[in-house]
Amino acid sequence: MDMFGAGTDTPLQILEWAMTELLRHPNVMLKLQVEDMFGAGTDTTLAVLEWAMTKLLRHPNVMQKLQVEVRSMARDKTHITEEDLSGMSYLKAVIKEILRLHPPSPILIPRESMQDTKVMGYDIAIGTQVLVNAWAISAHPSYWDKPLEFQPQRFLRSWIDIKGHDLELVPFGAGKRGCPGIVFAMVVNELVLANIVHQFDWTVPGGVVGEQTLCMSETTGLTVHRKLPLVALASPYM
Ligand code: HEM
Repeated sequence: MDMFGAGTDTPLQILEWAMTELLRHPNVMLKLQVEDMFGAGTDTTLAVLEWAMTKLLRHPNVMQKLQVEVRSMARDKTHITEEDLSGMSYLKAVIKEILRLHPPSPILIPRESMQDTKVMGYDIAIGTQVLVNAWAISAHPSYWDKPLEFQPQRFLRSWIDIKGHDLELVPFGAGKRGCPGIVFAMVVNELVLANIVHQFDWTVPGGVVGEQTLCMSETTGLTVHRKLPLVALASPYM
């Protein structure tokens, strides 16, 4: 009992004092919030790009199709800018397919039910911690044809989007606590991927191609990365 009291009271007191001090020092609160935003925004974007390059190296036909689109839109420009992105529908489809198969946070941020409710026949009591498995939803055979296959073209003929309106695909969550960085994140993902596949041709050391090329083991954690670092060779295209 004593152990329980000591174990629960102390963190509560620390949190209480931390919040008190943060409310008394808005500059510190702001710094903390900015750092949080920085963390939420950089690690997730890195994961998307890492998985995107992995999949493209394992599927050279997709890489080639993407390079044809990006290079034809870029014409003789070295750098792709934000204005060039709107016509790149295959690029957008590739990124959506990556977010479907490798959502950076496969289990969304834990949330707490604010009232008694019922979801699909299950009673969820007020105060219940709820974990949404975004990966399980986006790889579910009831919603997706050949769900485990990397097929970016599925998004060329689908109305499903990643903005939280279509609950078959929620890599950014949904509702009022959904990711506020979604528009920024998508532009960064598209811009970086477009530029690296435009400016370089990519191979894996040893010249191996195909689905067995790269180890697909994952780390565990809030954001899921490749377990082994991605090593690829870049040859300048331009
Ligand atoms: C590919 C990139 C990103 C992915 C996949 C992603 C995904 C997510 C997810 C799943 C959540 C939780 C949503 C929920 O529980 O319903 C979240 C929350 C959040 N994200 Fe992102 N995010 C990304 C980029 C960014 C960027 C670029 C920023 C800021 C510039 C950002 C800032 C935040 C913040 C502040 C929250 C907490 C929102 C809240 O609790 O009200 N994220 N993000």
